[in-house]
Amino acid sequence: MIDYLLDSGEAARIWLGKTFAPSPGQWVQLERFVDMLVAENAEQNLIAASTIPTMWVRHIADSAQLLSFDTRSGDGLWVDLGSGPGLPGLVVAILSSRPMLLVESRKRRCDFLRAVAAELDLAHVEIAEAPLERVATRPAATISARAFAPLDKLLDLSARFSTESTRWLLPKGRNAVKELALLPEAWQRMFHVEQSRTDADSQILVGQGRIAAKQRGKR
Ligand SMILES: C[S@@+](CC[C@H](N)C(=O)[O-])C[C@H]1O[C@@H](n2cnc3c(N)ncnc32)[C@H](O)[C@@H]1O
Repeated sequence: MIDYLLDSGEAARIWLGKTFAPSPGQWVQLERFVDMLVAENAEQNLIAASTIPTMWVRHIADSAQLLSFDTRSGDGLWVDLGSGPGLPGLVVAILSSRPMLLVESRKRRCDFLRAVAAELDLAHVEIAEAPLERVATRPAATISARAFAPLDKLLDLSARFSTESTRWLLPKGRNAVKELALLPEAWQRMFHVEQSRTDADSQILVGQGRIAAKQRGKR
């Protein structure tokens, strides 16, 4: 057992408190987001119903831990690919004032994202309702993607948003190392592997830099 694994809702809340010192208003926003997510999950399939009892570990802390790998403040754009119900994007947007672009192709999911952003007054959140392939290129300070696409496809699709200072935060479950090993070496060197705090078998690929199309295939 990893000693820092968050194994209960209470442990998750204590860790969130210690790590991000959320204001009372931010705690209210997190609680409200959880309530809205549970309610909306009865209308559309956003998260596995089996994960609702462990929501604070499986979804809230699991999303928030990404922010602990990029604590930069300021106005650098954070782009969350395939945001679904806002995981990790909306959790990060509650805990940080960084401008956040949520990219999600499905209209009903975007309706939910817009409803949460309006209800929680998250003015720094922008929602791109489109396939990523059709979203206008903008330099991203941070790119996150949870359960979005296989690593090589994810990097191919999002390379044009990256710059030398882009931080990549890619939770990849138990296949992180395997997926990384399949990349061209130049891309592999940009990443290291971090252990997830929410699942002993899951890892997060943390990277830095620009993915250049010309690196593809170079070994
Ligand atoms: C498995 S879900 C994961 C959602 C969320 N990140 C999470 O961890 O719960 C993948 C999401 O990516 C969206 N998606 C898939 N391909 C996409 C694309 N090319 N552009 C934008 N969104 C896409 C899907 O609609 C879906 O909501």
